[in-house]
Amino acid sequence: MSAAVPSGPVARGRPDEVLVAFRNVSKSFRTGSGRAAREVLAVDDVSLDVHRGEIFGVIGYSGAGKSTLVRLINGLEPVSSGSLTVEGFEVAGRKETELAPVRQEIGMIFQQFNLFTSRTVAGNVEYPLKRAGWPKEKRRARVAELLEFVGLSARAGNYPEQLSGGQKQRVGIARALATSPKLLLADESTSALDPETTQEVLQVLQRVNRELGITIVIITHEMDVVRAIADRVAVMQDGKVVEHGSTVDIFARPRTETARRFVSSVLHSVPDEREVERLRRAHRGRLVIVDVGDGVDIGGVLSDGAARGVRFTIAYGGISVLQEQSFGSLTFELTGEDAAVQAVVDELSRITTLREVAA
Ligand SMILES: Nc1ncnc2c1ncn2[C@@H]1O[C@H](COP(=O)(O)OP(=O)(O)OP(=O)(O)O)[C@@H](O)[C@H]1O
Repeated sequence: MSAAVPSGPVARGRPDEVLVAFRNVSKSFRTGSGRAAREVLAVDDVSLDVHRGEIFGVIGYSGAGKSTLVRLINGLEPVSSGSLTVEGFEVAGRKETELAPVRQEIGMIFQQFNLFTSRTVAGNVEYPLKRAGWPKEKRRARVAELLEFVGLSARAGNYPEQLSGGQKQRVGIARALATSPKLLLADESTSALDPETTQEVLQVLQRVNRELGITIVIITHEMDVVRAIADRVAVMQDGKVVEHGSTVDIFARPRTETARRFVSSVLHSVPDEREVERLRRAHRGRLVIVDVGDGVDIGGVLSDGAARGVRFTIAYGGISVLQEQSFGSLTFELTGEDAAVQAVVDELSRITTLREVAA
């Protein structure tokens, strides 16, 4: 767990107001030609809602289809099949020229910032306003307001190469917000940054969401980013959304192996294979891993067990708090008379999820 990220937000977003709706959306690419031609199914039958006002995370390993999924939203990639609406506007099947109204409502930031190196900071932020035909005075005032918001007023006349990575991304954010979009797409927006700078950018994104009310879809391969700012999250694997739900739920009860791996990458409360081997060598009794959380009375079960001669040792574990709920897991070694230990295992299995570490 990193101390360098802000604590998770209180879940927001309005489930009754769907901003982006995916319905059985697929996207395939044709690669190669002749005999080498093949289809890559980058997004495979995805159905998902993004609610107005929330920060929605999309997490997955490289090649899972995250970027493609998000690029479908603003029509950077056309949908192959299914329905995709933004504020009720059907994006699927539209020509480039028909996408202008939806693109106006969407800003985007990128891993490599994509700034114009030959323009100043102010010039970069001003660019979309020029394209949108804003008069000069209005543009100047808007640029000043945006640079103030991202804390870069003093850097207006600098060129991107004179800025740190975090500052460049803040320019990217200011530019993406210039024409007041309703939705901000952030594609690996912190992946090129060190942990401290990541925190700085995540805090700006949180303010974009909370103070300006802008919905954010953030793609990442880092669970720390999800933990820090996402209200809800979708886990992608091989083009599919294998799991989605509130960030708290995914952390507390990951259902797929992929989600479990992401959660354990930041929580470290469940022993991995090597740690299990070490635990087996160090403990002769029965080893069980139990999920803990608010309202799960593990202590009561262990006290009852103690009355019947069952001893327990905490061999591994960790408990974290996210959005005011505690969760995590503990690995116990249970020793005592077989039937009494079995009674404790049965009772723990009744009140929570229990996995046994094979002998
Ligand atoms: N323009 C394209 N042409 C052909 N194949 C593509 C194209 N864009 C993406 N793909 C393929 O689609 C799959 C999903 O790629 P995508 O970039 O969406 O994944 P990702 O989860 O964002 O990965 P990364 O984090 O590495 O960017 C990959 O197999 C990729 O090679």
